[in-house]
Amino acid sequence: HDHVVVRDSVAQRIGTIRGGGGDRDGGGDGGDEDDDSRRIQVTWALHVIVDTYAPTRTPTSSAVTNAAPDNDGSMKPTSSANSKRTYSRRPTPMRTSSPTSLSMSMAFGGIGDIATNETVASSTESELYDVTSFEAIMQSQQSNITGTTDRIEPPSTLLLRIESASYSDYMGCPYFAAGSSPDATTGASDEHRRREQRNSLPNPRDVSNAFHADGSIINTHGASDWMWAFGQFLTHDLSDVNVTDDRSCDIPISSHDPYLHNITSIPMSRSKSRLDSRNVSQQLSDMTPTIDAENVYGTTSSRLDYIRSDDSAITGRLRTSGEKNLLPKNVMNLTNGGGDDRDDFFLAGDHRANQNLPLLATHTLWVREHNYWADTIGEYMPDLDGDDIFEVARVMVRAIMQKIVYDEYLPSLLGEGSIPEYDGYKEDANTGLENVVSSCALRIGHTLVGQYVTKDYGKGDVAHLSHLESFFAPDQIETYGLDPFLRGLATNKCDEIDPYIVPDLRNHLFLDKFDLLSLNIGRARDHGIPDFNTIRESLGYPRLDSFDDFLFGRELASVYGDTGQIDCWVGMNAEPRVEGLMVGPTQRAILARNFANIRDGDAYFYRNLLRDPELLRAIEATTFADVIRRNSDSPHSLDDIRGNVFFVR
Ligand code: HEM
Repeated sequence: HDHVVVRDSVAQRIGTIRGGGGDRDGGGDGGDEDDDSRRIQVTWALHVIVDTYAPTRTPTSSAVTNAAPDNDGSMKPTSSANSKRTYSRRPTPMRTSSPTSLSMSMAFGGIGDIATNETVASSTESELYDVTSFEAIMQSQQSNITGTTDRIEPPSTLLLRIESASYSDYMGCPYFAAGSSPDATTGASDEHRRREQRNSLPNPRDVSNAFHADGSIINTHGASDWMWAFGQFLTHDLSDVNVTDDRSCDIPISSHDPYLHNITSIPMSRSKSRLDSRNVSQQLSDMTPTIDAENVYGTTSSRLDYIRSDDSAITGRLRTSGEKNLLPKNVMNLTNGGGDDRDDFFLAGDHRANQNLPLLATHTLWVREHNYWADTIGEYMPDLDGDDIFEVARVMVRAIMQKIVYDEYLPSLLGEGSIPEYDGYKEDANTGLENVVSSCALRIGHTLVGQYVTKDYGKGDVAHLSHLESFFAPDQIETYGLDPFLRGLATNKCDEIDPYIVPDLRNHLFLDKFDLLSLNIGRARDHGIPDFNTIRESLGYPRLDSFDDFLFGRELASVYGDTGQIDCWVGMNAEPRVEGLMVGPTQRAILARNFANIRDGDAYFYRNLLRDPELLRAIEATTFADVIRRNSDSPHSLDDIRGNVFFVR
């Protein structure tokens, strides 16, 4: 009886959602029936994903395996009997002349067959949720979750400003060297004092030179290179601030510079921006500020069209190339870092993919992950067309990526509990990507990068590459495949968080022309980001008024006149750490605030979108190590990767 109630309420709900109501099994025109059938099959595909995937997991390998979402979305422990039950295999759907009714009774009836009375009650909720998630996925095809399918130009998203802007002239003119004089200021307010300080800011390259070192400090928390490599990949799903061609503000280099002798300035163009109603420049990003795998699928329809394989309308797959199952080559001359016309470079969703080998390997990994899901879904759901397979696979990729960010990456970087537990979608969340995050806090990765890139072939066979050998060097991946890079990122420790950046990035970046540390400082000033102490104070922490209050007080004092001048990026990385963590309180609070907001304000965050407990459980039991292991160059060749890849020990 319960089973019939479940099925009927689902049928009713489908009717309501579709604006019809009543007898969906028997009535309606053929078109509606086909539609329902397609929708139900996609729902079923999600169930099949769980069925095929869950039994391969070791139930004890993740704490969340034994937890189930409560109706309010919170997690609560379940008995082991229950978690076993959810791993039971269901019948594979069969083709039928009346697909709607059969699929429906199988999809929703199957549960009644194996559930106890007690679990049927919760199944009622769960089945209703199925339809909700299913509906959201189908809507995503129309209104398009990522906005990729019908977008011609990349999105132009304003970066969010929370702390007030601090430009030297309020109009977006950055200040780079003592001597150049921005607008005169009147009034003796705090703002006046702050501007006075900023008018005598040190040259970014001088600050950078105060933090020169030939070696680097290895991460004392045992963090692995994945801490930066995954972070950079994540960054490239969130932020892409382009520069204008016509407004340059190159950073002057002194003729006495100890390292850069052949150039007189570091090229830097102003970021694209727009004046707001108060005539303050606000910068723009070419990405949506949500974790939605734009780095895999791109931000425009033309890119996605090519990224999908020629047979994607049947298979739902993304395009790959060569026997090694790598990214496709950019034979269409689409926008690509390193040169649009370089058809030896790979093409990914994001144009920065070839910048370095760990990043390129990570992009390739996620395309394989998409195809893993597309193949799984296609195998079990031969009736689904490729577009549906593609959509469901994309939903899985997004969900797993979000899960890894919030359950593994951010807790590893910022400490457990830094970001509040998920409490459902919040319409009023401040969802933009914060300017201070894009131009400063998230660039934390620049200090994590170590001296070299590691190729680990396993069993102690390790080789190193300099970053100069790793920049725009896709041939390395073609020769060696992914395994040595993916393993090397997990077995090699990254650097400590401090204001130091390794020489390859500080003195030799891209043809010896750039200094990433100077660019971090210059970019934050370009964006009107206030000094470190102003940001720290805005979060409720007391100012650090003495250089001795910082971890690198001597170096800071050698270049800044006052602690009120310390640039955001430098200050955050020189701030004393939260006890037991690798980050200081300001960096932690800024990143936690923004990542909580972009999660809470994302209606498509997986825990809002997919409420089926079994599907959620499968996603939550997936670790980044699982993704790496199942997408290795050959079966089981990366099984030796440890469970938490963000730490070496
Ligand atoms: C070898 C490694 C890396 C290189 C060579 C590199 C290089 C660069 C360069 C050249 C820029 C533009 C600088 C500017 O003009 O403002 C940039 C921006 C940025 N980087 Fe990195 N980066 C690396 C790793 C990372 C990592 C590991 C992270 C984070 C974990 C990161 C986060 C960012 C962010 C957030 C931006 C601003 C992006 C935007 O909005 O356009 N980077 N990086």
